[in-house]
Amino acid sequence: MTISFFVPAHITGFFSIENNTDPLKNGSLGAGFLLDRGVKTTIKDSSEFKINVNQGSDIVINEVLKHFKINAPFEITQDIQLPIGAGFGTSAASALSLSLALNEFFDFGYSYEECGQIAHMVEVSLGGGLGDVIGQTGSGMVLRTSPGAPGVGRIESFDEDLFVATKFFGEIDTASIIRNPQHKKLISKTGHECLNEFMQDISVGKFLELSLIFSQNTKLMTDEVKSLVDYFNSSDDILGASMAMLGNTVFAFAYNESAFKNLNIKNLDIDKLYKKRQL
Ligand SMILES: Nc1ncnc2c1ncn2[C@@H]1O[C@H](COP(=O)(O)OP(=O)(O)O)[C@@H](O)[C@H]1O
Ligand SMILES: CC(C)(COP(=O)(O)O)[C@@H](O)C(=O)O
Repeated sequence: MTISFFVPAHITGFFSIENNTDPLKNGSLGAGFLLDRGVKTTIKDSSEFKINVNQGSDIVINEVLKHFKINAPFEITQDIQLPIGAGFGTSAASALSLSLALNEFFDFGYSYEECGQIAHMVEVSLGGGLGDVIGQTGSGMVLRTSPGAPGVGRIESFDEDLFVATKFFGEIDTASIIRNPQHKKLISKTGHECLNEFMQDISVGKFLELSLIFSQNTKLMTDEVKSLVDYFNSSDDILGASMAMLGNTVFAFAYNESAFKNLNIKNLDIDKLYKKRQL
């Protein structure tokens, strides 16, 4: 038997850190969006236990496995379709796709939300993220209105037909930012301001405008990210651009793919905004 689960990448535009001693309530508020690429985890029968990952280590996988009691040997294959540590929420997508796949393969009988809660606990314990797992249960542009794991926090999804360009310059260690008191204070103050403004006008244009304000006011934007963001924002065909939280990565939105191709930027990846299929 072979079971595969795909979970989309989640990029945050702005957020506030909402820590709680209960890991299921520990999380973030904010807004982001999902991409058509993500992480696909496949599980199949095998005579010995095997892990194949196309990048990174088995740290996320081992943390997820601690939550499941499995005696039989099996093989895990993870296809991580975007760079790790670059603000694409790959650690959350790895954890969630693996939880869902293990649940189905071994017939544990957990609900979708319970699998999400396992992935969320793995994320917060490793410091890989706060709101990516719940965001990844949504569709299109995702607003987080109450912090925590799936079934505990709350999100709202907005489907949009958009193209997203991303350019990756390098990693940012998420844990070192979200566990640093100075960063936490500034991120949460700015994140709450952005969220309050967004609630008055929930739109793609406002999301892009506030994401840029957030990345400037939190001083998280590096020089190379800033110059590409400025270049994108100088084009009339681009709806807006900002930095992917938390990575050394630029994202930009457009209604047409040609808007990006005309700019001739090297190593630009182009995705569509992810739409959840109706079951
Ligand atoms: N399979 C994996 N998937 C995701 N992250 C991994 C994996 N293996 C190792 N890691 C580590 O987990 C951390 C992910 O960092 P994080 O900043 O949360 O990335 P992302 O923005 O992609 O979620 C990095 O330290 C990375 O080295
Ligand atoms: C921004 C971040 C805290 C981290 O995101 P990433 O680096 O992609 O894991 C995210 O989880 C969020 O809560 O908004």
